[in-house]
Amino acid sequence: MSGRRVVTLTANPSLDRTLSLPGPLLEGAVVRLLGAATEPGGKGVNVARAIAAAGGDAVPVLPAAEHDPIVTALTERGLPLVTVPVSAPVRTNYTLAAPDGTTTKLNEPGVPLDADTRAALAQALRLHASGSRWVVLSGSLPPGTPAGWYAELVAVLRDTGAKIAVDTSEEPLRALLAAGASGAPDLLKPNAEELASLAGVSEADVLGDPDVALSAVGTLHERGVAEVLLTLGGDGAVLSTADGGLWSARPPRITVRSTVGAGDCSLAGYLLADLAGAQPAERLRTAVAYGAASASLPGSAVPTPAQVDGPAVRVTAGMPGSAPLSSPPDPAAGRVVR
Ligand SMILES: O=P(O)(O)OC[C@@]1(O)O[C@H](CO)[C@@H](O)[C@@H]1O
Repeated sequence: MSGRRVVTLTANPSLDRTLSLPGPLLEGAVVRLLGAATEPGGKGVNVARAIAAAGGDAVPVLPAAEHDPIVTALTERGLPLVTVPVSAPVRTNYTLAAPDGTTTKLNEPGVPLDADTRAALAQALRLHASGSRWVVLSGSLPPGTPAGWYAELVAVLRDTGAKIAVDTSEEPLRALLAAGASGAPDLLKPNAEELASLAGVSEADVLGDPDVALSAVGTLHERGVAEVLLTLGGDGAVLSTADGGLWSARPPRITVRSTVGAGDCSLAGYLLADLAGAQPAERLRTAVAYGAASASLPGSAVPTPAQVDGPAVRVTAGMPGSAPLSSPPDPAAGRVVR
């Protein structure tokens, strides 16, 4: 593994159109919006944008049509993107943003990728992964894409030397874990709902019972995942490493404006800290600080480092609400790490 570059794949990118509602959403009503704004999105695109905003070296790889508006939007933001041609332009995903910070997402299915396009994306990823520190495979797969594609990509990228992070949900996530060691990424970033669905338990159990969450995370390690960054929304995040390390972090109090992209920014924060050589507790702190900063911004905006408050994040060894591990690898175990 070498370099400081992060390559992201967004197989299903989007233009994120944020519609600002004047009040709670009333189904069936005519709603006069307070405003609307569009930003380039999709999970891997957001990770790359946040890393680039911190001065990092990020290369987003994505399918895009000729004159695709997402290419214009990303080029305007100075991102050195790599595109593979597809016949239809990027989907539009809508966020209905209520004044209290509640967001309702309406995501279009996206542009199908045929076998040739998938092969070209894999080739582009391999090319750029060599010499990079991380490859991030993020978001949903467009209609018709085999659910096991991420697992295939992990296997295809393994000998490039880059570490591999995956953030996805539903069938692609289940297929990734079902593929066994060959599909296991170095870092997986589930949220509570995704972890619950993998473990066959309820989200409430994952959130309410640290033992349930721990055991679910443990099954991911058993399947070969080296690090699990479990994001818990307003409750922060947990980092678990296959060698027995376990930390949890709580975010500072913020006024939530939009949670869209907060998980992507958490992942970006984690990677930025890793690139800077940070230890696990610090990587977790930066992840949670980036997620909180993102949630305090409107729409799918990504924070700049000046908007990220690392010292305000409280990091402790162990799970929230449980005793710390009996033999923690971190000398700071059991204390607040500030
Ligand atoms: O439909 P997917 O691929 O699951 O998610 C896409 C999306 O909701 O994720 C990002 C936020 O994480 C947004 O930029 C984008 O609209």
